Amino acid sequence: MTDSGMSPRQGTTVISSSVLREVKVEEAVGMVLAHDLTQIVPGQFKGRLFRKGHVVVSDDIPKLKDIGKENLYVIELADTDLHEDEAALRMAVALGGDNTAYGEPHEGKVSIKSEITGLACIAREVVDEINRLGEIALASITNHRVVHPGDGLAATRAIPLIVPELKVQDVERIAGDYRKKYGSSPVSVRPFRSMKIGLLTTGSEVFSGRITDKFGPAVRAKLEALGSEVAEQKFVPDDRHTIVKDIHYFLEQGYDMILVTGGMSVDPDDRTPGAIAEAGTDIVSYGTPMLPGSMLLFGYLRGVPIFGLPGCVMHDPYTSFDVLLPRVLAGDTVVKEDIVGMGYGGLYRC
Ligand SMILES: Nc1nc2c(c(=O)[nH]1)N[C@H]1C(S)=C(S)[C@@H](COP(=O)(O)OP(=O)(O)OC[C@H]3O[C@@H](n4cnc5c(N)ncnc54)[C@H](O)[C@@H]3O)O[C@H]1N2
Ligand code: MOO
Repeated sequence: MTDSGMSPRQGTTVISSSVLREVKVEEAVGMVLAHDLTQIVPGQFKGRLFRKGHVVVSDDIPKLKDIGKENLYVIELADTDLHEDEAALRMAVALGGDNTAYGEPHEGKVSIKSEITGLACIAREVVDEINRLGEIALASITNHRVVHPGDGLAATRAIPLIVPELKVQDVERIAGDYRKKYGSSPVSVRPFRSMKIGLLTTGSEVFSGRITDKFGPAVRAKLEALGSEVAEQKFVPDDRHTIVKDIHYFLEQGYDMILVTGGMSVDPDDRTPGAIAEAGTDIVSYGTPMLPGSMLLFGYLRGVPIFGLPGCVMHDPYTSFDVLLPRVLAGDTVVKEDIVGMGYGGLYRC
């Protein structure tokens, strides 16, 4: 809190030059509430019982006593201060951007939500800088998550009931500087492109029909969930020359992305990484510090993103592929440092 002063008279607190006056509940009839009042009944209800600005009537008195209120605050706000709701709202307006919407202030909190299915872009440095300011708080989800309409991205909160406007101006400056530097807001969502994908399934046991293909359905489901599709699937045995030939065939078809499944590991029959390299791919990384999905390869072949997908993508709902695919669909160019950064927090299952 700013320089909270001593009470000039009983029941009155001066914050900067704002005044919070305490009034006994029984004497508050006709007065205007200074903030939302919350009721919590464990397991049944948590929410706003009275809204800021509500004019107290005599019927409210027992309800107020039920939630433990003997005294209420009435505010006389100084020009240099903001009420918690206005502070939280101004922060949300400053931070939100493309494809986001913000809700109504609620108990000094405003949520920023996604309006679309897409890639959440949350600037961690901005979140940290704002949380260093004190008296205000910003909680967000982590960067680069897949979000859907209505999913929460971040929420702003004023900690005390009255916040110096200077704090909120700091937030507006930090968000404005970020926007100038990067051309986007610190909290935004990027839509996915709808891509047509060439899927090359390796494995002599699948090619010969000894076993049924499980990669095709799994990969299709992951792509379709994000609005893209497999345009063509081909099957090849574990033969390097054939794999290279079909990668080039997919390139000629003009597909937006090429996926090669299986044969990514250490057996003599694992030909896929060598074939992807021989096809002329600039390999960003073979090996990804995440489990599951450590044997994944990612690169660009004449600008077309190409993945080598290891076995776990067939059966695991969340692998390194599920981290990198949304980045590619959102139009990001994936670089080595993106792969390096996946190790911290990247242990899910092994
Ligand atoms: N000594 C080591 N062993 C393994 C390592 C390692 O680094 N050192 N890595 C492990 C990881 S991680 C993975 S993932 C797996 C397998 O990776 P691969 O991509 O090489 O998978 P394959 O050997 O081609 O096949 C594994 C398994 O899955 C079946 N399969 C493959 N494709 C299909 C398909 N389209 N439909 C159905 N089933 C398929 C295949 O028949 C095998 O049974 O290696 C670990 N081991
Ligand atoms: O790369 Mo493996 O696919 O972790 O299980």
